[in-house]
Amino acid sequence: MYSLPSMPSTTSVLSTYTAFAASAMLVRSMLSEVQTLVNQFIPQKLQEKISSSLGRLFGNISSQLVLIVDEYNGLSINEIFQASEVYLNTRITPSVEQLKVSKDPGNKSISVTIDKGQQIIDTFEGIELAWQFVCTETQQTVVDFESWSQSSGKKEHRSILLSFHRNHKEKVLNTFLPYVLERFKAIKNEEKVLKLQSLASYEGVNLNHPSTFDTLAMDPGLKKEIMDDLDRFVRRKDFYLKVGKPWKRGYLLHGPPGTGKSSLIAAMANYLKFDIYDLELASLTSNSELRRLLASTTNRSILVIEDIDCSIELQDRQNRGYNQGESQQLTLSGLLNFIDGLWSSCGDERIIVFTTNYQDKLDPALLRPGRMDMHIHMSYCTPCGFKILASNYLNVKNHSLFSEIDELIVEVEVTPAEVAEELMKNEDVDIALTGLIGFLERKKGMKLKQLNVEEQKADDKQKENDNKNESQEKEEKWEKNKVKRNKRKKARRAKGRT
Ligand SMILES: Nc1ncnc2c1ncn2[C@@H]1O[C@H](COP(=O)(O)OP(=O)(O)OP(=O)(O)O)[C@@H](O)[C@H]1O
Ligand SMILES: [Mg+2]
Repeated sequence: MYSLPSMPSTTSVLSTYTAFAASAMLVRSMLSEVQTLVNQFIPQKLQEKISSSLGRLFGNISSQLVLIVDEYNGLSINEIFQASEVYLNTRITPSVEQLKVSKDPGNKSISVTIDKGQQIIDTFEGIELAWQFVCTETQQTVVDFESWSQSSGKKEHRSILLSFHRNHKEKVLNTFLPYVLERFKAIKNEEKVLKLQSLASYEGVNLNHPSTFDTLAMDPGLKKEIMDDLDRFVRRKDFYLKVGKPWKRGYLLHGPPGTGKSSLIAAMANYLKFDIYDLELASLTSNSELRRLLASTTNRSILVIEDIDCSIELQDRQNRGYNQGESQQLTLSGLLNFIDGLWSSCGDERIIVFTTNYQDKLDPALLRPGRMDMHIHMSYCTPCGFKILASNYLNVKNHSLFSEIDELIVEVEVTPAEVAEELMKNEDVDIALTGLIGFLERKKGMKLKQLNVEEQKADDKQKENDNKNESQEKEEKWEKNKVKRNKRKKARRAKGRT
């Protein structure tokens, strides 16, 4: 699929600007005619007074500069638009006539935003600034190259116009806009609702995953190591710049299903207040599409590629190289090139996370040192993990049944997901914990049974081998004796002849 926008977004905004500039020119030419009349009929002193009043009246129109802030810069999101949009919602004045209100299911508060066409007058260090939301719709044609069919729909182009006296150009560009970007960062940090974006569809939903490092059942040492690593990463902007490394970090999470890999990603996003982009490799068709999607992601975000072992044919790399042009199929090599190349060079403060259930199935190219900064093993539930789950689910820190559970938990392979499910079955602490003990004992019983079956199988195999060896030995002996027997026979025959 490829989108052919019938008109670029800037065109519509530019036409708005052109109309604006045309009216400014008209006012200017009117001003000059008035000036000529004044010169002809009015005395010098009075002329100066009128001229300065007219200048005051019209001066701020003719000397205005308009900055056009489009939502997209080519395929990438324009961060100044993003920041301005969020910043403007904090600058809503009583003069605004139309506002949009909404509430997401996962968000407790109502969000109030400015509607298209609305203007906001703002001031910054004595400078008067006028913001305006501009929204235009264009017809867009979508061509599906597989079926060679065309469909069309409307696409919305959003822009923000910022106008102010042209004398303040330097200050607005060098001080005010960086201030807006800073405000945006601060507001986002305060926000509780993060975005979970599916990169296959471009549609974002609020990340409403309550998982945090507090609720995660995992080894406390490893948990601390990850949190320290994240803290170090976000604080070391200057360090990355100094050593010439892209400000990025990669994590590979591996472990059996239900051990908390996805929960850990949500905890990381909640901890850093980063958005999540969930990239579904299975739905991609080419490296160029992957490039397009990656370009649409924003800073301070986590790019997640789950189940990397299932997503693409990993052993396919030698056959289909990355450098075969734009239209070739998606390959692991293409993906890795993005990690090292394009992705590294686009944006800052980004994290990439791969998850897999089978670390040993992965291509060594993905596992080699330096490719992913940290390999995190999510293990089966430990006594320590169980205590965290018991505290989360039953609000109990200690209990007489804990020691029995601890003993059982080290004997069987049980995932935190399974333990959590058992603990959720009853609100009564005793009943829930007894239920868990029953579950663990059944697992242990099954494990012993499995061990017995395996032992029996091993015994049978040994016996089979012993029997085989025995008959083989007999055969070999018979063969050996056969040679001797034949010699004896020959000797007897020779004796008989003489
Ligand atoms: N370590 C954990 N700490 C707390 N809860 C957990 C943990 N692991 C699993 N859970 C619980 O089990 C559910 C499933 O876990 P999760 O989806 O994070 O596992 P996963 O490792 O990503 O599994 P998969 O490999 O199938 O994707 C979670 O929603 C959570 O309730
Ligand atoms: Mg998962």
